[in-house]
Amino acid sequence: MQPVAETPVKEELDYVTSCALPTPWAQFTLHAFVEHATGKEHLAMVLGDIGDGQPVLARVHSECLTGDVLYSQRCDCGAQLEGALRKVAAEGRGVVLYLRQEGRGIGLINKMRAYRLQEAGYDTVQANEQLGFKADQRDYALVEPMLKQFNVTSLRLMTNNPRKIAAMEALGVKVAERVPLLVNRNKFNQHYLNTKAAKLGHMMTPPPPAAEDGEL
Ligand SMILES: Nc1nc2c(ncn2[C@@H]2O[C@H](COP(=O)(O)OP(=O)(O)OP(=O)(O)O)[C@@H](O)[C@H]2O)c(=O)[nH]1
Ligand SMILES: [Zn+2]
Repeated sequence: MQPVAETPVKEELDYVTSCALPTPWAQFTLHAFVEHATGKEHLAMVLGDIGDGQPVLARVHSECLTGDVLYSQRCDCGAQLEGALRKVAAEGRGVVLYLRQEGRGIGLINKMRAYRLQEAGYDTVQANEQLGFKADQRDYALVEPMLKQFNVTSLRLMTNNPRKIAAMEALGVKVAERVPLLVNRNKFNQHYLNTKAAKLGHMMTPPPPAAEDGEL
């Protein structure tokens, strides 16, 4: 386990503690931060020596309880989280930040309301707007101080989202490389993934083939 000083890194959040976290793919170290404004617990799963100055394989994952925990097939979140952990494990080095901004920042209950609207014919963007939210309410400001805790300034970022890359660069976090993360296209999330590509700019064309077990 890497020694990490248990000291606050910036005003917006405190670094709190860490523990070993064995997963099916590797034994990560789980680090916890607490955001002052909300009390939310944001997490970093770290493997290997990421503070050596070289770009770090990384995922900046937004919480999706339904996809990450409850196996929902409405989105690709759970498969992306697993895919990212597998890739980090395969390289033996990297970090997965788990940010508690559920439902692109609108929360679980509102995401469920958005799903109901989607069942009535709205797409994922229209449903958010119908509820009075922007298509994407996320804020990545905590990423920079979280990475700073580990002396990480440059990422090989696993994402299909160009706005996430732009957000990192606006924070002063260098994205040395984009690593595509195309997983779990199924009959339930086809429309959702197509809308992400068409309206949110996700880099997912041409459509990836259905992922095989173990394929990332
Ligand atoms: N409001 C809303 N949020 C959703 C919906 N489906 C998934 N989410 C949330 O969207 C977030 C994941 O965002 P995505 O746009 O799928 O992916 P991304 O992280 O921006 O992009 P990638 O890095 O390529 O995965 C999580 O917080 C999910 O809870 C939906 O239909 N409505
Ligand atoms: Zn999801």
